[in-house]
Amino acid sequence: PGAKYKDPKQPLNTRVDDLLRRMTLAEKIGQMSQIDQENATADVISNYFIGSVLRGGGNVPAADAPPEAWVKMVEGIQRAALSTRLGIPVMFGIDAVHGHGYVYKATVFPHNVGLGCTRDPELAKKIGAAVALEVRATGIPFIFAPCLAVCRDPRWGRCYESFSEDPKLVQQMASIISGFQGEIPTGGWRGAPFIASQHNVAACAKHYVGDGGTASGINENNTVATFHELLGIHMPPYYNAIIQGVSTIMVSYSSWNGIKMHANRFLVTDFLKNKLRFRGFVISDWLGLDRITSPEHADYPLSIKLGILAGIDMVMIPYQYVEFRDDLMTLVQNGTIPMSRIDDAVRRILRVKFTLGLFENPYADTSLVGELGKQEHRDLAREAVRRSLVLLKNGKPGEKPLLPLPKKAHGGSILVAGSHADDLGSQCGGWTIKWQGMTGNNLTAGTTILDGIKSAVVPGTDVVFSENPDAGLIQQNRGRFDYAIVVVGEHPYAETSGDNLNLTIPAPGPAIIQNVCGSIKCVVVLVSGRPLVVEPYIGIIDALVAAWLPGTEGKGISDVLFGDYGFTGKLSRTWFRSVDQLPMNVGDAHYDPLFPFGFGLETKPS
Ligand SMILES: OC[C@@H]1[C@@H](O)[C@H](O)[C@@H](O)c2nc(CNc3ccccc3)cn21
Repeated sequence: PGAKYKDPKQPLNTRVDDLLRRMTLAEKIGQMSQIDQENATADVISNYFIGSVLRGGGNVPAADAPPEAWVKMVEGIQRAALSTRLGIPVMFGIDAVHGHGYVYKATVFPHNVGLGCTRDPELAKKIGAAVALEVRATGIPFIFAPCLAVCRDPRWGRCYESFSEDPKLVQQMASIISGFQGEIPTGGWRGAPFIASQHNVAACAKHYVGDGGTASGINENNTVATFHELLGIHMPPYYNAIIQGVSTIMVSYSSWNGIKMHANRFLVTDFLKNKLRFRGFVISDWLGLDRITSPEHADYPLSIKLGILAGIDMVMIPYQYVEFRDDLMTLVQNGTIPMSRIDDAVRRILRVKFTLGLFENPYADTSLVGELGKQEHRDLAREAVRRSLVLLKNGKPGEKPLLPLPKKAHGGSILVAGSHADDLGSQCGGWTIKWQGMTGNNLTAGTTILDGIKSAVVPGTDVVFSENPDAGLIQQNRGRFDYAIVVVGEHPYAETSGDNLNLTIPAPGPAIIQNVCGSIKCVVVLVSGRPLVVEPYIGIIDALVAAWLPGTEGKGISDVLFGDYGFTGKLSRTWFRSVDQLPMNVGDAHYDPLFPFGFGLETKPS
């Protein structure tokens, strides 16, 4: 009869143990190696027994590639892995952090800061399930999502990846995992990885732990906190992730009280694996081991020793796989790292691969290609956009509300102004097509906010778009416009490039607000990854909407501006008055926000 590990009727642990005992040290180290797709040739995959490949920086498989091209690329990598002696399938991972953002024509959902404003775990679950289908459409079974950061300082470049500053709200939205992986049956699986079907993917709760608590929001920096504060603020979402059977957990670049998380055995092994009984695998971040030392990669053998002994199971190397293999081989052979640690890592990795069904289904289900960017998913994203919007002001004191806007301008025209009214890339933000995101309208399929406005007004209503209207022109034509919609905000960024200490609205946003709102009744729609400085302008603004980073379905914004749906969103984050107050979070002793956590005006559908 065939080897037990190949028999799906065998119990999971029997398969894991049977396979593990057959493996050489080189094959075990291979399973612990994740490399970037750019260096994942068939020879490298098979000669180094690579266990996982990720899509990193490069343009893969080509610009504007259709799902079939992704399927073909992943298939080639898988075929190489299955050609090895033991035929252990490879696990391809990608950052589908707000939909399958890297893939041309995928549905791009609002980033997590906006989803947090819906406060709806069921919506999060539906989104997770839709994203899983779009990821599977490209033949990929593993995503580096959700980010469960509790962002405590909006100066952090990754704050938009965090559902909220409040751990309870992040815990609620962590239900997205049950969408990604499928709903875990009650009573089973204590802490073990769970994936329901081939329409689901292995998720990754990240970045463990305290990534959102660094000093001044400096990315990859130091989170100073007592163990009690760490457990009270940053740890709770991981309880929810583990209960849902999250398959993997990614370690944070950041440090806790000066100790690098990637070298923290107490938190990764003693607490996460032994106390919380997490039984999936722990993965490093990109060059995470290298960054244990400064400068990075200064002492790779030391980095590997500290990271692997801390409890990291899979290493996102992502290029120096030869050095990694050689150094780790030496560390095991000279007894620095016990084989029991290696076996624990490989057991966890194999447990996820067997649970994913990779041995039975190593290749894509090509019947799913139509799931990518499916209208049903776009409709779901549009609903999420509507419910993520937060109405912060609606009419000046003593004046009647400006929103919902009339769809017919009474003989006049409507002015739409601002850099973000007609910029699909900026409304999607980072992690879209490119790591850092892109500006402009030809990056993928979607509708801009301006598209939405034009389709919402009654035919014959004159919509005038001026990206950066001249003050004089406004003055001359002020009587012509019934009202103006000013759409300004941040341009796309990701990680450290988003770190920002002043949080002002990027130019020429403030000037556009002053020019337009000083003369015409205006609603300002802010497209940003976080609260920005608005207090200096709030007086001349008639209505103010926080739209966050809504993604490809821009009609979700016009749906609510024009009253097809009411505003229901509530702030997932405190809106500060001035950056001098930061960090300032709900529950703090000194709490003097412009708009408090949970704030949001409501309107009725018209
Ligand atoms: O993209 C893989 C990981 C991602 O899952 C982590 O959340 C994030 O911290 C992270 N940073 C990098 C480093 N920068 C980078 C991102 C994309 C392509 C190439 C390099 C890679 N990754």
